[in-house]
Amino acid sequence: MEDNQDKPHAIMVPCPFQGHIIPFIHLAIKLASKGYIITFINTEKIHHQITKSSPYHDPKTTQDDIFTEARKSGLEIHYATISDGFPLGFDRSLNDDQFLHGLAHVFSAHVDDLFGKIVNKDSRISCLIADTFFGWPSMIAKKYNLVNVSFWTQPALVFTLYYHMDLLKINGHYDCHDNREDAIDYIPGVEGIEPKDLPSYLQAPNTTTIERRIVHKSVFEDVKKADFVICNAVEELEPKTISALQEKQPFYPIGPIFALNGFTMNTVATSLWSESDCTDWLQAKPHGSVLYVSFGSLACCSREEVAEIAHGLLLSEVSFIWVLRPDIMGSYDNDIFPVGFKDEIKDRGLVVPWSCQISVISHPTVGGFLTHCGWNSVLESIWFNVPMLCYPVFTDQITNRKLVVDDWKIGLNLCDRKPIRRDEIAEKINRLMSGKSTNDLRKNMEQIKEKVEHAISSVGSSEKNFNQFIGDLKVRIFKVAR
Ligand SMILES: O=c1ccn([C@@H]2O[C@H](COP(=O)(O)OP(=O)(O)O[C@H]3O[C@H](CO)[C@@H](O)[C@H](O)[C@H]3O)[C@@H](O)[C@H]2O)c(=O)[nH]1
Repeated sequence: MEDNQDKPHAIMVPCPFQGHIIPFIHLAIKLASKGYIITFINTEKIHHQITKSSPYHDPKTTQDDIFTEARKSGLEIHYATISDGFPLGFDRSLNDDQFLHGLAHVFSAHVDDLFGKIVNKDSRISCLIADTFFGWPSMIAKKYNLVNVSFWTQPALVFTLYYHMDLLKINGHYDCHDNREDAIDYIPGVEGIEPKDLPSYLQAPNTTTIERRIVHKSVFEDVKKADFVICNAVEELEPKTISALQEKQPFYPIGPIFALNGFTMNTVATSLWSESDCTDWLQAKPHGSVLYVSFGSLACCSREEVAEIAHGLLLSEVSFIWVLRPDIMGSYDNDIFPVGFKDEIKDRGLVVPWSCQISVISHPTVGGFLTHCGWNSVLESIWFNVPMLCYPVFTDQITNRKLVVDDWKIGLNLCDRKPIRRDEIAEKINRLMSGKSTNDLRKNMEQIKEKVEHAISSVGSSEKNFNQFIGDLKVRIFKVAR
């Protein structure tokens, strides 16, 4: 039997955002169930927010952390917290530029400090699994003699576009002010992509974009120094892109990494906000009749967009659950809906600040998802066979839309022209929820789902890639330790 001394021990550090923490937690559980010892690091703010929102957390027991129950079932997952450089009361959502600046330039000093305490105390720690969005992993891995694994939480297509920023630059598609429309056909493994489908940070700049583009540039210089890259993507869905990346670096598509069994969902808290229970409301609706509307944890909409969507939902006459975060407009504004909206929707619509998305979209009464195309939402929608109406806002969401609508044909665009208009929204909602379009989308969805299901089966590509990754990692750890 494997002695505890021989077990590989990895430290995992996710970016402190909901869409990154969720796949990191599922990856930690998966690695621990394959015999890894994990030390999982959350920022103090994230720890505070998750435990405050969690129905599992007992505020009387201060020793509790999100993995307490997982440990009881035999998984060896330790937990530590770290400052992100800002006080707990600082509003990271409303001051996102300042927060991102701090993360890019100050956070690494806190990481260094913590690693100094943890790694120097436990010589068995041999590996770092950090979010690709950090710019410091190669420096920390070198300093503490750790194998450097980068975890990418978006599709391979988005990874390769950032990875090849130099090619975009040479060809004039990077920082491009002149609204080029010619297809980008020189990225290895990418057949052709229009400039409008690049992640927002690679498109023509506004002031916020410039800073974020610089961050992405340094991040992608750093990831080239990683020993391994693992990605929450599926080989069969992006085969050419992935095999071209594998020629550059050890790159393992192991997705989708999410709660497929009740274990993680019921024992490990992952939500940053309290989840409203929508089950009773859903229960009373006919099969496939409800549209779920959510823009994830970061995307913001203007007052006009919220108003048009509200009117579009009214006009569509479809039942809906709308997750509307209190900070959705980039401020906390109580007066968010058009006059009379709540009276008019009555029991036809349910508006909540946050939900358990997996429980909602897996419910048989849900028949469509109006989504911002966050990558986790796309994967979850595929898994539960829910066709999408796509309204990408920023970052990878723009490119994810192309995969969903143009390549896989499992979703529709919400509006083909901006700004969005209520009558067009209502028409698209009806097209998604009933009629010929929905049958075509569902047929395509079944084929995509089949590929994903096979990928994570015991003989599928994601499972094989995962096992290959942990085998290669062990060899590397052994080499580094000698
Ligand atoms: O009411 C809700 C809304 C969302 N979720 C969950 O929260 C996650 C949201 O992730 P995602 O759909 O990827 O959206 P974001 O939170 O916006 O994720 C960020 O991180 C993703 C991964 O890097 C990127 O793809 C996105 O563009 C980026 O905004 C998903 O697992 C959802 O199931 C809930 O549980 N309840």
